[in-house]
Amino acid sequence: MGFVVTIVGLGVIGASLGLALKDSPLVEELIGVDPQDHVGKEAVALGAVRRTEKLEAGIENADVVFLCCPLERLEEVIKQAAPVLKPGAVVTDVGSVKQVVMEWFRRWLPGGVYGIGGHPMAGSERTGLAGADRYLFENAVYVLVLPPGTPSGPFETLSQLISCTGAKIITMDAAQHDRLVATASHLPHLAAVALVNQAGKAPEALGLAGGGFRDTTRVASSNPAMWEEIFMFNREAVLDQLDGFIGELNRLRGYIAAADRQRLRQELQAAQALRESVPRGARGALPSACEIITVVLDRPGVIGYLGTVLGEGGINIVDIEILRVREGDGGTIRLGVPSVEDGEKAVKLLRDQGIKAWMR
Ligand SMILES: NC(=O)C1=CN([C@@H]2O[C@H](COP(=O)(O)OP(=O)(O)OC[C@H]3O[C@@H](n4cnc5c(N)ncnc54)[C@H](O)[C@@H]3O)[C@@H](O)[C@H]2O)C=CC1
Ligand SMILES: O=C(O)C(=O)Cc1ccc(O)cc1
Repeated sequence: MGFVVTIVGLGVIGASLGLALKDSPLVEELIGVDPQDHVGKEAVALGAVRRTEKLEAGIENADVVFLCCPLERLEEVIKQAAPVLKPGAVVTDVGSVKQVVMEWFRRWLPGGVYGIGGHPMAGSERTGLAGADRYLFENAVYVLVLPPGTPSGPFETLSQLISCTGAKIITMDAAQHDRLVATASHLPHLAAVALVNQAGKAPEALGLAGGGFRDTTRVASSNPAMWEEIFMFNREAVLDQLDGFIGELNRLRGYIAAADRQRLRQELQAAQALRESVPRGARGALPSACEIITVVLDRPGVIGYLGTVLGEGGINIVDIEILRVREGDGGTIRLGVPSVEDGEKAVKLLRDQGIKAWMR
């Protein structure tokens, strides 16, 4: 017998979870809840959930409930769900901030119902069901926050389900989570917003924006409502990070104003070395696979062709990223493969086909 799983909120994250879980033998029933009727219908049509229900009917028999609504709605959903949940049920959320959610769980959930905080470190610039992706969590870090005294059973159940999505689970406490995401996710988002708005003061500059601008500002296209909530629910840690960042900018400004080339160069070199030490070839904090860079012609089907060449040679591509595209000319693609031996073999296979390739 598998678990009855209910997903509350069928947007990008909820529907992606549903798509990733739907074929798991661990899942006996997959129920969706969303206040927007059309969203529920579309989620069923997409196969993200098998049926939809109102909140109470949807969760009363659930073994595991994933709360995937906006943070702003979460406390009222927890309050409404609390009296209906069956003893032993596991309730988890996907919110980008954890201290406040753990406090809501503590305050509202009855004894015998286990509230475990969750945060998949993967997302999308898109909003709603249209952004759902069955592979969104593949290889992504998924943080779980366990209240003190949580028995192993609920944690095991939740971990088993999350593992079906291909995500890698790590646990930490809520305060540490909020500090770390302020650094790794929330501050970078603000920096992207500031960069775009600064460039917007000279719109003709946007016409010159190349890969660097796109790389550093991609996330500024994300859902403003969601990010506004995140900044409000993680104010303290975000302010702390902003202060540090403003300090960094001011220091750089000082070196440039004083034409202090030596100190400026030291800063640039320190950043280069640190950036290079961040594992690539994997999402988040996971170990790096071996990386290959290939330069290919800009023509339809070229990525499929790379896949075929390597696939026929028995090489599994575990990660792929388009680094640069020069329209009408060509593109640079990064491929992750499982080992150095695979990398050496892949480079040879590609070169045999006349494709430029090297290991990075
Ligand atoms: N989008 C992203 O990149 C990521 C988002 N998250 C977190 O996931 C949560 C959801 O984000 P998205 O899926 O992007 O949002 P979304 O806007 O795509 O979807 C939210 C869904 O929740 C539904 N909803 C609203 N009020 C509800 C209620 N009272 N009960 C049930 N459903 C309700 C909406 O109708 C909508 O379908 C947020 O808390 C966010 O912090 C976490 C990681 C990444
Ligand atoms: O698009 C990206 O790269 C993201 O970083 C998405 C994201 C947004 C919010 C989160 O809480 C976690 C991940």
